[in-house]
Amino acid sequence: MKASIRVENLSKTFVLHHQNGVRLPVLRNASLEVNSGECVVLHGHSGSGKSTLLRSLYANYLPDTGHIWIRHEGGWLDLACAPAREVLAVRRRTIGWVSQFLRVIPRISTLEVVMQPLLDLGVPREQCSARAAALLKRLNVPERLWHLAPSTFSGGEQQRVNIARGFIVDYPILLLDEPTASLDATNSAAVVGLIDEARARGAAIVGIFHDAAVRQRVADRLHTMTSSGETV
Ligand SMILES: Nc1ncnc2c1ncn2[C@@H]1O[C@H](COP(=O)(O)OP(=O)(O)OP(=O)(O)O)[C@@H](O)[C@H]1O
Repeated sequence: MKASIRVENLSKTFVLHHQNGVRLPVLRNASLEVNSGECVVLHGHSGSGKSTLLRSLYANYLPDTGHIWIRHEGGWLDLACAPAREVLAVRRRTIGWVSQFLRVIPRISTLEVVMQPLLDLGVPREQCSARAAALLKRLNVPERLWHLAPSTFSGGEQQRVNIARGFIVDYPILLLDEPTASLDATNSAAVVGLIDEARARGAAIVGIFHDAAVRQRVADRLHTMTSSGETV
């Protein structure tokens, strides 16, 4: 299998400037390799740095040292030092981020919200719309809601709209931040099905799942993180 992500010796210390400059070393020499077609689940106690590592992989956090090599458009790019325009290109084409939280945009319909990332890649509108509809149906979002803005939806409905949006593009890399948190069994199973399909088409997946059953079900491998900030 081909490597898609290669994290090398990543370190990150948070400095709390408004709290006497307290330093919190969270990642120390973290390394991780993820292949195409593989789902790696970050594992470790609360505060061990799972979210920090995942966010670093999306270039939300800038590491202090180390490299985050990403296979992007046929080459390798180090997200730890990539310029902003490259980070945007990576987010548009290569890495998808799926979390439980929807950043609601007022007055934009659910269908539009879901299809936007695919429209941005230049895919014809009818195709985007059909794919958005199929995903919403699969995630049991009632059809009567599709033309409404999701700002008034329930927490669970917003969560499923966000998951549909995250899966609408066949990204080569997917970062999943608790996508099944607080979903019922049926919808959780629907998300697991989407993860299985993404893996089967060759996506490299890194996720955080607090639900042990879902974790066991989707993980090809657990990546254990220790309190010292190292990964094993
Ligand atoms: N933006 C930030 N500024 C300062 N400290 C932070 C920041 N983000 C995370 N931390 C600290 O880094 C440590 C690791 O947090 P992180 O959220 O990565 O852990 P986690 O393993 O994902 O935890 P959980 O399972 O509880 O979500 C925590 O002690 C947290 O307080």
